[in-house]
Amino acid sequence: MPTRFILILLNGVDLGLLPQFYQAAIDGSFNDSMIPKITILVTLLVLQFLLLKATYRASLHPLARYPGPWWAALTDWYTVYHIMKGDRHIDFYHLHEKYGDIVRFGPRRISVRSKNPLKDIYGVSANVKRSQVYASTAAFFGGTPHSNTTPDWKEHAFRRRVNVRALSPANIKGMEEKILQNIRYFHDTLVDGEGQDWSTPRNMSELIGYLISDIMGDMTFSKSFDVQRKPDNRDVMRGLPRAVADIHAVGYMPEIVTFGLHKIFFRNMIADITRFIALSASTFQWRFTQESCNDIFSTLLQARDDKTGEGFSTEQLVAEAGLFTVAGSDTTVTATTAIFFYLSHYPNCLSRLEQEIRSTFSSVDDIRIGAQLASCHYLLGCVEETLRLTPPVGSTLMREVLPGGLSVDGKWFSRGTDIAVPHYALHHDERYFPDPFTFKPERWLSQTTGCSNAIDVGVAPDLEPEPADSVREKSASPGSLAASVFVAFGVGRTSCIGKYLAYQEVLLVIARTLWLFDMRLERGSTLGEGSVKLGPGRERREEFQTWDRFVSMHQGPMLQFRRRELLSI
Ligand code: HEM
Repeated sequence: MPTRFILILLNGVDLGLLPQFYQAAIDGSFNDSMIPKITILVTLLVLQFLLLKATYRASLHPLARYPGPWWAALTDWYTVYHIMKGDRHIDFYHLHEKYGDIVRFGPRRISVRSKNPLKDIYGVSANVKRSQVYASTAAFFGGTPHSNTTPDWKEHAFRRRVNVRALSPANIKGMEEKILQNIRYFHDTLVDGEGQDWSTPRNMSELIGYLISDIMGDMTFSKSFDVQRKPDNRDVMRGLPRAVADIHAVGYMPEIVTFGLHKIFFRNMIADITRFIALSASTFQWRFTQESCNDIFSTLLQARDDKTGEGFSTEQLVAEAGLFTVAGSDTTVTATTAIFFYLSHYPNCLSRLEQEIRSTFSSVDDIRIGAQLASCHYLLGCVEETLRLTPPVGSTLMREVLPGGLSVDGKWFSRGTDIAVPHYALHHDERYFPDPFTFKPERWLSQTTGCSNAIDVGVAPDLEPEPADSVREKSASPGSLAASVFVAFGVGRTSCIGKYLAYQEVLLVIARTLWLFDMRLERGSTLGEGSVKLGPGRERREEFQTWDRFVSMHQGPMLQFRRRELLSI
């Protein structure tokens, strides 16, 4: 009603002004004294346009029937605000608790929290493309899209088939030493001196960040980024997640790029990206001059698509190798750090895990990728439970509905709707995970066998090259409702192809660390914990706090280590 009133008012004023200008233009009496009136008229017209747009979005738009915050229906600045605040994951949780399973969180954006839509939205035959939100990533990283940003599904399927080869279990096993050598150095940094006494506290977010960056450098290019050893190299790696976060925000406000305003408002992002691109360029230059390296790069260079016999062009190669470094780093860092957090906050789980590791292996050198490591079911349960509680990509993977529309869980969405499932909110839905905020690794273990009930981590069957243009749909383990809504790695045709590698890295780091060291939380330290002071949704002490900006940012926990008395074991 007030909107209608304002519209009538505006019309009354500008209708009076328009004929005046029209007449002046015809009889040539237009002069400078009319400029203030023109300014008023233009302002009124702009206001009128904005009001009409807001009215349409709030009440006439096809998505207006879905509930959600009123200002989110008007503008995507709602999302930008939450990206900047770093609480998108929590916001989706609250929105769904308040409004139900389908929520409108943008003028043309819908979030659906339940099991059924996964296949409808992310399945191979879903009538969707990647949302426009992804375009900003390609734009900032030199314009060449990689497989995670290309809007063309055919191109994506080709690149994915080639990429999958580089990350096959056999390849990863062949590169195991590259992972282990970095973990050994990481272990040297955990203690002071010989390590008999408790070390000074270590900020695990930082140390794990350095470790995973070095592993990814070594595995992708046979060249460690050397961030563990050389503090000077850390700035570039610290800047990368910041840049990814800003790029994500910019994806929701493309007009900023259109008008070039990002150069003013996102100067740090541009500096961070420039430094990362310079580092990548020098790494590529160096790598092109090397022969016979055993790394992801050489597999990508040689790999041919089974279907077409095609390989990557140099541009595609550079884009894909860059994607591996970015996609494989922050996500794995969050997962590994979060496990340290949960184990240090749940002492019973820690001691059960220590027992499992010590009864499975007789020396640290036995802890390697393979059947024995995959038989540590409680360890696998801890990894899965961590990824459930703290999915490193905590909010949404947006998809845009194509012409012809899309049916999701019995509801029809028309062309242009952006739609997604919110990871953190789904992982905390009580229908699937009773007592959702408590760390319970046993929820992933079969009641009868004690075996891991959940995710395909051991043999990674869905990582094999696909016979068709597609990747197999996520299939839940029989009887496991929890596994069927586990979305930490995405689902369907763009799901993570680095899942097997990520699991092996995490398992090796945790198992080897617990084999070698005692570990405890620094007394009095709260870094990484929730607290009422951090605001709504962040009050739980035992929940690892992340700031969700597509990937996650975090600090802590502060842990102390000392070497175990190995002889007494
Ligand atoms: C715990 C660790 C990880 C998590 C939680 C994770 C999560 C994800 C998610 C949610 C996606 C879907 C993105 C989308 O649809 O837009 C994805 C895609 C991808 N991830 Fe991971 N990831 C992890 C580790 C890795 C590692 C170690 C690598 C490899 C080095 C990797 C490489 C990729 C690639 C190449 C894609 C794009 C797949 C495609 O579009 O076909 N990820 N990841």
